[in-house]
Amino acid sequence: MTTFNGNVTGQGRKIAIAVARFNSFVTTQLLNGAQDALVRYGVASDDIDVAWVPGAFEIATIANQLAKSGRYDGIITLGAVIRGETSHYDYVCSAVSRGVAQVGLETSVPTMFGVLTTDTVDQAINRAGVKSGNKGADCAQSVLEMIDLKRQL
Ligand SMILES: Nc1c(NC[C@H](O)[C@H](O)[C@H](O)CO)[nH]c(=O)[nH]c1=O
Ligand SMILES: CC(=O)[C@@H](O)COP(=O)(O)O
Repeated sequence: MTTFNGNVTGQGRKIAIAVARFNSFVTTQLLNGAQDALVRYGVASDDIDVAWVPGAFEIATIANQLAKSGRYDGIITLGAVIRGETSHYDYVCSAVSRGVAQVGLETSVPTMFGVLTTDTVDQAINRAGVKSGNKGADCAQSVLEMIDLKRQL
């Protein structure tokens, strides 16, 4: 029996990050977490590209273009969708989650879903570097693991 585990190594990897500007007080912290983790794992800062989009709904479109460019070993998507008074939250969450998943499946480029979907502002803040970790840093580790795992298979 052969068991495969991806190594979290960043040497020589090229990563693109698609991040939403909406709720930038949260998404900026997610981006900082992702960039800091990638560099700590050995990714050269010059090999990290960042694309800012208006909101989470636009993330998948740009992630798709980044993945299909052939320039990147992996993609990280970052956003913060915080529930409001209407059902708009549900449509945005559904669209971005399905869209990001489709990018990874269609392109075979590891594409991480780092979009927070929360009921409150506090929940989002806590997941962007406060009491509940940093989803951006989590995605940095996961994308490097997935890149290496794919190279083993
Ligand atoms: N309410 C949130 C949004 N809404 C904006 C949409 O993402 C989109 O930009 C707009 O509908 C135009 O297409 N976006 C977030 O990222 N977070 C939210 O909480
Ligand atoms: C996630 C959203 O789109 C939401 O923040 C919009 O707020 P509202 O539903 O009150 O218009």
